[in-house]
Amino acid sequence: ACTNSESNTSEQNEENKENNEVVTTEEGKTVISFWHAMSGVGQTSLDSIVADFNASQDKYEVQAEFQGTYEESLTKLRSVGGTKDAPAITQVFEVGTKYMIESGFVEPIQKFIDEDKYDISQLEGNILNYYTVDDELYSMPFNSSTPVMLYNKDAFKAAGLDPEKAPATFSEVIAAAAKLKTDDMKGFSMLTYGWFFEQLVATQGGLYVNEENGRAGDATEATFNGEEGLRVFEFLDTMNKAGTFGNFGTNWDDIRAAFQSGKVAMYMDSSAGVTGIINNAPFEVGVAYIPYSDEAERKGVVIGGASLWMSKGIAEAEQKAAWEFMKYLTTPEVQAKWHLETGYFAINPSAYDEAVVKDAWGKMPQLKVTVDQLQSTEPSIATQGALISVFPESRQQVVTALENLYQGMSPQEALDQAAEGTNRAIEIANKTK
Ligand SMILES: O=P(O)(O)OC[C@H](O)CO
Repeated sequence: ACTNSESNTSEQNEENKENNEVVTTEEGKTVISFWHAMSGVGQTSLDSIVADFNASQDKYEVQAEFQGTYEESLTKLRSVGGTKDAPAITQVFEVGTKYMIESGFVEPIQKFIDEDKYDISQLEGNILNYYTVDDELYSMPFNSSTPVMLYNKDAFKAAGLDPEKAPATFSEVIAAAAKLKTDDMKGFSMLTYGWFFEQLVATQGGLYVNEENGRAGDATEATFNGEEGLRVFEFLDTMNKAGTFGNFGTNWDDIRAAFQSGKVAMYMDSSAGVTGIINNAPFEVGVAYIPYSDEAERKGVVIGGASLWMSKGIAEAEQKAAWEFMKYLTTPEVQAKWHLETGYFAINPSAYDEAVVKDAWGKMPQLKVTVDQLQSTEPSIATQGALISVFPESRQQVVTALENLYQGMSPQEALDQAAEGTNRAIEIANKTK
């Protein structure tokens, strides 16, 4: 073992790792692992931020390690969490929040905020809301996104629609989709992924589960098969039956390729996909708020993306390194770079005042729409998002329900099956607690 200020040989480092002691570089920097699930532009941007952090000081060395998708990365963490093989920092998608809190292998970030008297109020309130449970912030927000609706402005013009005015309500989207449909192009599409369904329910003020969306206590029952969820399924069903809905499956790359190649005129994507799409589409891209039911008022969106979790039971020096890195990530300069390169929000809104952001928004005003939608969200139980330990399993249930719907099952039946499946998963999880 060696102290922070001394350097280790590689043999010593191997031994230290075995003994759960601090690993250092030849220069004596404390080395920590950071598991993440960023690929594509997200990974490129993250790697460069990590390199900048490592070069900016001489005490800590962060090693960023890609672990696959959010689901794959969480599965890997489940097998090493709480052991010496666990990374100091893990990026976990928002729906893993309750699981992580209950896992017993993380240290709440609130501890470091309090000890360091870190001014958390500088970060975006609507983002903190999601990760704050019982007045404690458990993880450090990092890559926050929400869904938006993207549309092909050229196709709008060709169909006689106003490209500067995106449809806002379900009935407006249904009508526009009918006008936009051609032999080669569908009107509207949505990735077969639970996240988009969750958002279309929440924007109407609908809750996903009982117990105040799982925030007042452990949820025992799904509520997403109520009237708000039904309206979403009916909205999709109407277009599917009219032949104006394009089903491009469960893969993000497929639906993005379909939009970019003119196979569909409107679709929902993550705000984190916006920059890449705008830069690559051979037509003008419009970005709009997600649609909402004609029978409800628009309440806004729920934070998506992921946050950073600190491991428990690792050396103090490693936690210190992880905390310093997390703070570095929240600075306006880093957040400005991250926002512009990826389309994720700046968790520190001061980043939006940076000259580079103002300049980029001038050239790509669509990026600002994503931020406006988040900042105009009304804080509520619905838009705070649900907490359930079995959320990833529930998402799978919703995927099956969407697939069944597109195959002709009735909206209510498809939804009820997903709710029952979710209830069973919740029951098992609550029993084994
Ligand atoms: O693709 P992202 O990072 O915007 O995340 C979307 C969802 O929130 C993941 O659960």
